[in-house]
Amino acid sequence: MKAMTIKPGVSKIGAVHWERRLFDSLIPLPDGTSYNAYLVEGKDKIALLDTVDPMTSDVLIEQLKDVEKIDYIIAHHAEQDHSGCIPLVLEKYKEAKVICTPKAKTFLMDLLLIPEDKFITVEDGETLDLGGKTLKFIHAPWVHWPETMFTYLVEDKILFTCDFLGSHLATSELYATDECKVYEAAKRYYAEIMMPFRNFIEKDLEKIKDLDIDIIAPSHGPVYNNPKFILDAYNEWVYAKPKNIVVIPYATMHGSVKKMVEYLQTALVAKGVIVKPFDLSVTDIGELAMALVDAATIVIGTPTVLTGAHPMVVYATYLANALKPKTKFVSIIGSYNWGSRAQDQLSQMITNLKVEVISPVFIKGFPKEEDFKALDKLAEEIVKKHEEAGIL
Ligand SMILES: Cc1cc2nc3c(=O)[nH]c(=O)nc-3n(C[C@H](O)[C@H](O)[C@H](O)COP(=O)(O)O)c2cc1C
Repeated sequence: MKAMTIKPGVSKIGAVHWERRLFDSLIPLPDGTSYNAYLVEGKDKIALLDTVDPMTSDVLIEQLKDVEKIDYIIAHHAEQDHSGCIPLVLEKYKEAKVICTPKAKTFLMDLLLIPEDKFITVEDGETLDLGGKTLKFIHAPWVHWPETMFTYLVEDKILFTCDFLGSHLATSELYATDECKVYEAAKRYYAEIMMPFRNFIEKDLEKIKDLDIDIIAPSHGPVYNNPKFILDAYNEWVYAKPKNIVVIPYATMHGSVKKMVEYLQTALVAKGVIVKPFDLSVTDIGELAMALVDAATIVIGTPTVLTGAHPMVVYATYLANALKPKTKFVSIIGSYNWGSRAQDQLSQMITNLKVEVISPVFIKGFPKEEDFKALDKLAEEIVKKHEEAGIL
């Protein structure tokens, strides 16, 4: 990828990783991703903002071929998809210094073995003049590690946010022109990476609220020349109350739990509730995470396997608990034949969620008449809760 000019003296470089399909050995990437680095050239000094994942280091090195000097490498975040090529850049530009928060310095020393004398740490609000280009550093811890910061380029009104407000989306376009596509990718990114840190995000949104921003330049996905688009989206995901949606992650081996899920779904839909079932054996876990951003209720469905919940359900429940969505109500439905502790096991796994638990429905084998009645009762209870919450 060639450098793309955002404003005179400000360009986007970095790599588009079209074919990458898994991140952190965990997160599906249906649309690939990008690692955005930025060059800011003042009259006196040149700064490189972040680097790229070492898997794409050759792209960055090629882009820097004609850049004679770099004075500063701004490291917004110590995770290797942005910081991993700092050692390479330092090797090429012997005089360069790494600018980061005090915490990021310790992280980068531990993760990348960068010597201490290469760092300049900056406090919240500190500025650095490159010669007509003033970088203002804004500490923004916990998006999504404790050491993160943003940089505001004062003269050009560009906010560099690193992972915050980003999206895993490979594109050859500089700007987020296809807003439907970008909305989806950014929501997925928010759900998987940012949602657990909602409280911190509230503080960050507050902190940047009064900045005069023309452009938001994240480190994954396209740049926003309409900052309102992504800020409105984050405000919705973070602040809006959960919606009239029931998400049902479930597993089934021989169809009993599937029948329960289908019955419950039909009963809820008939009463005006939106239902999103996820058969975990075929689910892209990012789709589930996205659905959790808005759902008022989660119903977990599991067969009993070796006395406990199905391992895929354990995984999804662990994930839902770790992602800390705004969900208000949880219930569990399941099936067993001779004995089960699945219900207790799953109940103990959702301690992060500030939810009211609606009585679970656990049945023997395939659902029968009385089991369908129990599911009708569960549907009625969910509807009542949604009505009381003012979302139905
Ligand atoms: C590998 C395996 C292990 C199972 N372990 C238990 C168990 O420990 N306790 C139990 O009551 N039922 C156990 N069952 C029975 C299932 O939980 C039961 O048949 C249930 O109805 C299956 O739901 P499904 O049809 O949705 O897969 C097991 C079934 C399988 C296939």
